[in-house]
Amino acid sequence: MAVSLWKNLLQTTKERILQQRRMSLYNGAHGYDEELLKKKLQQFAGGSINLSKEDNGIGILTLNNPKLMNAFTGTMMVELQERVTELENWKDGKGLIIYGAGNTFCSGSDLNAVKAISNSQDGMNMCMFMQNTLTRLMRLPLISVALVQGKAFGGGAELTTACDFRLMTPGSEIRFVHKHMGLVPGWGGAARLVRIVGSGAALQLLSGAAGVDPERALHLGLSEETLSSSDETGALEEAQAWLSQYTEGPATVIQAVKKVVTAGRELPVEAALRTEKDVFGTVWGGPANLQALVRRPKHK
Ligand SMILES: CCC(=O)SCCNC(=O)CCNC(=O)[C@H](O)C(C)(C)COP(=O)(O)OP(=O)(O)OC[C@H]1O[C@@H](n2cnc3c(N)ncnc32)[C@H](O)[C@@H]1OP(=O)(O)O
Repeated sequence: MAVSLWKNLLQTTKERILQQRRMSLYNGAHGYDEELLKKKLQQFAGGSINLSKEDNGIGILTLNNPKLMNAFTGTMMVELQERVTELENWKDGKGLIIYGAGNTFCSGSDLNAVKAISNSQDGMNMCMFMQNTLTRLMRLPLISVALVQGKAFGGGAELTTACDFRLMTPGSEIRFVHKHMGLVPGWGGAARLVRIVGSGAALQLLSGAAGVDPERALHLGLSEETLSSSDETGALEEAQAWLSQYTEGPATVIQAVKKVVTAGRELPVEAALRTEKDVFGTVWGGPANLQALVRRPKHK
């Protein structure tokens, strides 16, 4: 009886948290028609977003359009949304690494598509689509890392800010080039950057549009670490090793950790505390907790 009650409570809480995460920022009430926009995005085809879910609970998401420095075509935007949905449903997932094929991260939105949809309404619709997707990416119950090799420009720089951490390879560069395109970030990059580096540094990075090398990124707190490898395989291995120190342990617990931190980061304190209580209820008396009580480990 008690076990079945606990299971029901666990299931309800899980469903509620999943539903909250799926809630999009924009919907019909904002004059936004997602299906219509997707049809438009499908007209700008090319590249792909590939996801490999490894046995160790780390997902590898590849931005794959190396001919255009991994610029985001319309179909890649739609595929990114599909991969995020897949990750939301990954019960065994614990971490995520996002990187670009061909040893460079991403040069932002595909300028060919941008030129073809340069009216304000299309721009805002694309912006709402990408904000919805990147907000869901940021809220995934997985610890996420942007592995920045080569260039992360424009929307590519914005994408890095939707990850929990950034790791950079020697010679790589993050650059918010928007000003030079007569733009400001629209994929949520400004709001997230302010929270990562503070408003003064964010203002400098956006108004100066200067490249940020690994050393400056470390100094600003934009990057966690500069990796030693520049080649794709070596950098990916290093990024996996770096991330593994935080993903060791049962998926339920790692996911719970990410959820309470997301709540603390995003919600007013009382709502964050209530979420923390709900998440706590999903792990208290759970398998990992009960096993630990039997083992009685000493944390020396
Ligand atoms: C959300 C809003 C935004 O994202 S606005 C920001 C859009 N992004 C940009 O303005 C970046 C433009 N690209 C560049 O500055 C350079 O291509 C960078 C990324 C520095 C790479 O330089 P480099 O290593 O010399 O390569 P390259 O210029 O020869 O590029 C190779 C081919 O890729 C293409 N490419 C590059 N970026 C994009 C892009 N964003 N959209 C469409 N195509 C892109 C280049 O045009 C070039 O193609 P091609 O070989 O000339 O046919």
